[in-house]
Amino acid sequence: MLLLKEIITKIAHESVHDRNYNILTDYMRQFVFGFSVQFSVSKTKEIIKILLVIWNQQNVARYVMKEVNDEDIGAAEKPIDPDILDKIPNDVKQLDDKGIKIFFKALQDGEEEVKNIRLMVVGMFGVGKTSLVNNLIRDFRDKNITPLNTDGIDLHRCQVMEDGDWCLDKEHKSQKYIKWLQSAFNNTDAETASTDSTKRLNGSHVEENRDADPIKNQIQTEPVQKRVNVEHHEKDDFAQVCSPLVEKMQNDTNNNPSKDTKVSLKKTVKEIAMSVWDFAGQTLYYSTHQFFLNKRSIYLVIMDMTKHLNEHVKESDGSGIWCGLVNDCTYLDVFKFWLNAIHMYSGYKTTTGKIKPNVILVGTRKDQMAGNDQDKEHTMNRYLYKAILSFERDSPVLDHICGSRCKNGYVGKKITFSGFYIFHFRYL
Ligand SMILES: Nc1nc2c(ncn2[C@@H]2O[C@H](COP(=O)(O)OP(=O)(O)OP(=O)(O)O)[C@@H](O)[C@H]2O)c(=O)[nH]1
Repeated sequence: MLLLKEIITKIAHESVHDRNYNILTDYMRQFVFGFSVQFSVSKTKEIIKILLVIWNQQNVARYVMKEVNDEDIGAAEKPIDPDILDKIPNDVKQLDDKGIKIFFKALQDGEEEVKNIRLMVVGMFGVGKTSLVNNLIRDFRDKNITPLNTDGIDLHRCQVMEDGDWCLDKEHKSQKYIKWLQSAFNNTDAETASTDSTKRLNGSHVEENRDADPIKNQIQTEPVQKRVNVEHHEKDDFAQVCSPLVEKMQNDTNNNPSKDTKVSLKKTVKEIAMSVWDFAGQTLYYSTHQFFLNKRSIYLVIMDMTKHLNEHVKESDGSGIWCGLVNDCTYLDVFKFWLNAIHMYSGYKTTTGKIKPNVILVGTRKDQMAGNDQDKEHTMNRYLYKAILSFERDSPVLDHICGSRCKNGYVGKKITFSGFYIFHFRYL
């Protein structure tokens, strides 16, 4: 009986905290296997079915904790309508009930489709991550930038243009916020205020003033609220345009506090934003990088094709401290470290469906390899197959790797630098 109590306690805690009532399936299986010698298969199935039905009721976990364990694990207030829970994203389900209600209330004010693709570029130091990023983004390409060692993470927010190319998103971001504010005020003054600035933000002027230095061009995402509170600042286009609008909003609110200031967010069909995250390769950073990994991202795992998989990474190469990695590790270890980290932090435990392939393998320094193009391709395929096959054949980690299921040439098309090779995994 003690075993049963322990199991129930565990299920109740985890299902309440994770809002993942499917977690129960695993524990129930363990529980039933423990007793299955005494039940027939059909009886076992019946028990599982009954338990699943019971446990899918959200408040059962709380109730059981109270009744069986005399432990209050949260107010059993009015449960959230299951229809609401169905409509909200899994990430939001992880919030507490109050958070979910706030999210749902915010939804009544309007919604906008998330068209933001997060591209995480990871791999050992010096493999060519920054060089690849500089070739993916139009503003940096053909500028002959000598990449510096990345410290921490470089973040570039880009817009996917109609021709499929990526360019920095500074001006698009401002325009989007301006549109939101205009729509909120529904005010012709606002239009006038923004016209000049929109001109300034568009076209050649911006092009000329863009700084070729990727470090200076880093765009940090900031909450709108923070930006609109900024005092008038001469050099900041966004602040110049928005300050009058914000002042007006403050006046309106003061004079007419009950005024409905709902913002109508119209869907923007074409705007696809791409956040490119260039991670530092030094192992010193590895223990913090993992906090930025999530299941919504696409990962480029970069490998230097001139380094043998079993070659030891030398500390003298600039690896820093071996955080998160064993001393004496090989390039294969680093590859496996990243794939395992992506797998662990991609929320594979909370997803009910199949793992979506979100990893694209990229080999660099093709230009430094021996042989003609055909030889190189052959060597590179063998190299990456060997790396992949170092995992068990049925390992779920392999499900993350984009293969024939990914759109062909999705990223490859945009790469003009001859040193890169995008691997399409046809084995799956
Ligand atoms: N020949 C050749 N050189 C490359 C290639 N990719 C990168 N390099 C060079 O390798 C050096 C390191 O490249 P980076 O792009 O800074 O490497 P990284 O992975 O961003 O390095 P960290 O920021 O330290 O993690 C630079 O001098 C690049 O010019 C390639 O495909 N071929």
